Amino acid sequence: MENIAVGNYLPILDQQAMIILLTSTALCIYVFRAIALSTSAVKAPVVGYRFFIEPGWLVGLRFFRNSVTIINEGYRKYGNSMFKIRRNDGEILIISNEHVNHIRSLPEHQVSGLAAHVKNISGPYTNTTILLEGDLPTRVIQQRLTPNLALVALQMKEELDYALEVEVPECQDEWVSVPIHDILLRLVARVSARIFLGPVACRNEEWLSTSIRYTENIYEVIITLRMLPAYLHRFIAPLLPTYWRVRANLETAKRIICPIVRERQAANNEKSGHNGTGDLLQWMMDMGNASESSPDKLAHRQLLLSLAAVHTSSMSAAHAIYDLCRYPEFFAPLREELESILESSGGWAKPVIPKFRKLDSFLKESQRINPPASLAFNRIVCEPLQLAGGTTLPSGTHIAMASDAILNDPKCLPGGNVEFDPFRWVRLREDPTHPENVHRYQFATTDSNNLHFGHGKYACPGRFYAGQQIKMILGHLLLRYDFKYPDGQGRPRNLSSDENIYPDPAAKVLIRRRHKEQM
Ligand code: HEM
Repeated sequence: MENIAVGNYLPILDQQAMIILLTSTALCIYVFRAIALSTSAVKAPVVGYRFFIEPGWLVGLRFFRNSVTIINEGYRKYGNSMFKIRRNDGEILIISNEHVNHIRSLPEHQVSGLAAHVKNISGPYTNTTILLEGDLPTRVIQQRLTPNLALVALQMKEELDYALEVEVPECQDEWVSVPIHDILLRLVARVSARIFLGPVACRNEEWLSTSIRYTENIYEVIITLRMLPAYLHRFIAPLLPTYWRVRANLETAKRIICPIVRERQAANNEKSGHNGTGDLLQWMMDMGNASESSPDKLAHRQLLLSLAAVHTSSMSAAHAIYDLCRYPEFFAPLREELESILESSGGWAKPVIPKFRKLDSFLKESQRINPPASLAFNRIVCEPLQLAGGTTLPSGTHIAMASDAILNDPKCLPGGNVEFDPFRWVRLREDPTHPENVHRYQFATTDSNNLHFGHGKYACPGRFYAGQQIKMILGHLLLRYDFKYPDGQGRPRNLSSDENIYPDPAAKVLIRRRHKEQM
């Protein structure tokens, strides 16, 4: 089996030399660039000229404040109005979340989330502009996957049982040190592959490794390019090894997925019409129009779904485990909830996951403290947009909201206490004086303060599936294993690059099989 270095986002040796070269070039150009960028149609204070990568491997740049700090400070100073930050690929206008309810329902042709997403992932250089061609995955997730989550749970459980046997090392009666982030990544990739591609292809090791590596390769391209002004990207991108690896990943995906699509097309009505119990590939074949459902495009879409789904979910799960080891007093209440609900429901066979309210609350709080990014609700204004208060944003403006700072602002947080309080959300949901809260404040619920999945019509369509998957994986892990940090080790610091935030992929935790009967 190929050894997947999933933990290493950046330190790939053949890229180190390239990065050092690019860094020195970037530093020379940087001063001139900052001056050149000083024009803009919207007047607002600029709080950061450049986001810098923070992890320790770029020692020379560590004295710069990282972008997460810059954005959060900007919010504290100008959060009620607006401020700007400047990346080398352009300026982002951070606007108050009081505008979210106005903007969230505007159509894509007026204010585009996809265009912002493609910009953020350096679309032309990561071969991802196909995202602008239509929203087939979103339609399929909303109309087929989410309504069928209870049915899909059984398939997830089956694959997870297998994945746990394969991915978690033997640790009966002894503590074993494991890179839990990598294990979670493999578990999520396996379970996702089962739901996205079906029971046969999901065990294909080449697909699993491609679906993981693709995201890592894409982010290496993005991070490297963002060290340079946008006008250099077209010249530098083809020099990057990861630029070519992204393309190789796509070729691999086509080699694996196109024959499956053709085979299913040939079998035609036999295998289609899965309705409730199909896989995402089949649903995309059923729902896609002629231009969306060519085998090549479906293969590309599957890879992009992995980009949207695999690392995002495994990072959430890794943060939750790191937080649990930091606050071990919460293992017991979470396990009690899992055990009592599973016992009264007769195991995982029934749709039990929505009943795990404490686990849901823990995940939401863990995400509040360790969000996927310090910015959310990225949009590109495509037609001039007048905001309440009178400011008009011209076409082309990239806007976003300071999602991390907002959820750490006592004014925006119910109760106002910003300390880690994992059961705050379940208390709110079960408050008898506010029965309307029962469906609010869930992991997958968004509102104008909870923006880590976006909000409104174009919020992450996969968030309900993500919540189910993460809870199922964590539920199994908590019931089967004990976790702790090695003596003298605390919670690993999060890493950041530009606005993105990651759990430390290299951190180890100790695990040991529990003696209690597993469910
Ligand atoms: C914890 C895990 C996840 C997080 C934090 C997350 C976050 C996000 C965010 C912030 C957006 C942009 C929303 C906006 O435009 O305002 C998004 C879009 C999207 N997400 Fe998720 N997501 C997660 C898991 C998933 C999963 C599991 C799937 C698939 C089943 C998925 C599929 C998508 C899709 C299709 C989009 C639309 C844009 C695109 O095609 O990439 N996401 N997600």
